[in-house]
Amino acid sequence: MKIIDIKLGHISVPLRTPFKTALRTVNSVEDIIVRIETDTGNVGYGEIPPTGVITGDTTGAIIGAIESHIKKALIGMDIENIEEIMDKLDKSIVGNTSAKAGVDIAIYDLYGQLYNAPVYKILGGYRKEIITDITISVNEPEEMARDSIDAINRGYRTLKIKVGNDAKKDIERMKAIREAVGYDVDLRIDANQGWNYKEAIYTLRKMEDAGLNIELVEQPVPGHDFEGLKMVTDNVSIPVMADESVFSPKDAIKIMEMRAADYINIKLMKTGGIHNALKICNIAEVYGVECMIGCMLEAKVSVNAAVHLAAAKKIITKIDLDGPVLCSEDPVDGGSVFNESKIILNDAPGFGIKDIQGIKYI
Ligand SMILES: C[C@H](N)C(=O)N[C@H](CCC(=O)O)C(=O)O
Ligand SMILES: [Mg+2]
Repeated sequence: MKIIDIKLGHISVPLRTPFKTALRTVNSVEDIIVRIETDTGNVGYGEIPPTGVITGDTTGAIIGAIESHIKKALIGMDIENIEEIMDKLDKSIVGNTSAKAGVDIAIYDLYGQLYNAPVYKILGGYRKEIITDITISVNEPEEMARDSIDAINRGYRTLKIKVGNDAKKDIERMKAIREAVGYDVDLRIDANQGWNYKEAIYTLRKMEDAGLNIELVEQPVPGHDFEGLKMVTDNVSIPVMADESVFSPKDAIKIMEMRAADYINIKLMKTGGIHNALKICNIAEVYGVECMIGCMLEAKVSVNAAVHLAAAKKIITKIDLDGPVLCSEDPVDGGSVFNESKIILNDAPGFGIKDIQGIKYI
């Protein structure tokens, strides 16, 4: 099964409500679709969100990386040589993890088709069903409390609350939400790098003192500030998760060696796809550090690939794969079934994506 072409397209999917974090506000998913064609007629799909504020990857840069570098490196290669393909993909251009992830996902889709097996079974096949949290955007405390109740009415039992744009108000936000939802619901928070380490320690201790029972805090300080992250981890009881601090397997080793965080959030767009995400899973197993699998604002093609990884790996114990349920429609035929918090895998070969509506080829 040889790669004969890599085509790129664009999809646009409106969100149910604006998605707001300490870093950005977004109204729709505007992603690049990767379609890899082979000499056997098999097609593999990938998807790439341009999340410039986190990965540095813009739409133009993603297209340029694939058209001018990745395509040249991979055309003609045989899918059965996946190790060599991933080596060439890594070396085709520095950085550009999102472009690499979209191509990596399409390659794994084809790899599963080649061996007529779903990818999650090839990678480990640990479970067939996973439960995701849902994100509550950062807004005024009362609005966030209302959004949290709505999420619970939709069946979610774990909420990921966005904070980080105003430390004092963040405490009010969490008080309003906890008061509204009670104590049967798990609340995790994500500051998206919005605090410095002193603000983080102050704010998180206030939340502890108020008995808010926070499950974990994601990326309280800037991604590059490993020492600050460790200061927070050492000085609060709420467990700390590294997100923007960990892109590569090397980052993961550094964070784990330093004991700078309690958990790692793996996202395919940061790692450059499944092949590097698997390395982080292996490192995490060695260090005994549980992982979350997360996503950017993505539709079902790439999130479905993350679902397969989550289903394959025991070390992934926390799921934040809510991209598709934040969207107002699903352009994807096939793949896992997203029934609000419950995500059920199917056993179609590869990632099981049959078709994607509304692709505008570039
Ligand atoms: C969508 C997901 N639940 C999430 O919150 N991901 C963010 C980054 C998303 C983005 O800005 O596209 C995160 O975990 O930081
Ligand atoms: Mg995060």
